[in-house]
Amino acid sequence: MTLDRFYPIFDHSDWLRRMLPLGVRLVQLRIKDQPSGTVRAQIEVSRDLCRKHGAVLVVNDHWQEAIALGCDWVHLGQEDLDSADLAAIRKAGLKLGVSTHDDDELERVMGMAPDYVALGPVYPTILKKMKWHQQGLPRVTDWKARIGATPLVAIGGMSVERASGVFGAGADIVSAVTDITLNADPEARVRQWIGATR
Ligand SMILES: Cc1ncc(COP(=O)(O)OP(=O)(O)O)c(N)n1
Ligand SMILES: Cc1nc(C(=O)O)sc1CCOP(=O)(O)O
Ligand SMILES: [Mg+2]
Repeated sequence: MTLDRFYPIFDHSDWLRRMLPLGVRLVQLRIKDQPSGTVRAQIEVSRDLCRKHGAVLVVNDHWQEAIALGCDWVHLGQEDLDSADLAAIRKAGLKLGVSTHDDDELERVMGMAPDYVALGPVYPTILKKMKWHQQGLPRVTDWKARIGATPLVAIGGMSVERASGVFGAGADIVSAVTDITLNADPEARVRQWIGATR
């Protein structure tokens, strides 16, 4: 299955309800600091919305809930991978996306046969504090050469205007958060993203 080249990330199913009808085909639910009941409910609603709209849902962090709720994809960062049961994830048939930021992290994840590799932050991000400031486009090219056929997701400070340069550098997929969620007209911005990436 080929993943869509536009990969927005949202922190609530209400965003998916708004954006999926516009044609989003790949989306991540990234919930932080919520009680377990809320997390489960949010995943369930998002799963059903994505099924209805024929979109791929990637559940960030909460791999046990993703398995229990019959989801298809999880995204795990390096710290998540320290405690995740990869065998259980694979046994349940879930696909796995992983975060990387440096050489050691890339070497670690390639041994896990991930279904995509994310590199970030390609540009500075305002979403969260990170040890890395910006990787830059040459790093995107280097990463793609090293991971070969595995899809490369570029994340961090992405915008519609930056997308073509990032694809040109070798990314297969571009992932964005605040370019959409902080936009004055998120629906219009998502339409621009879809126009720029299909
Ligand atoms: C597509 C994508 N890339 C990177 C991340 C970051 O994952 P992680 O390092 O685990 O950090 P949190 O998002 O969990 O704060 C991601 N979620 N998605
Ligand atoms: C969640 C996340 N992970 C990153 C990484 O580099 O692993 S950067 C990032 C935030 C992306 O948000 P925005 O598009 O608003 O910059
Ligand atoms: Mg994580």
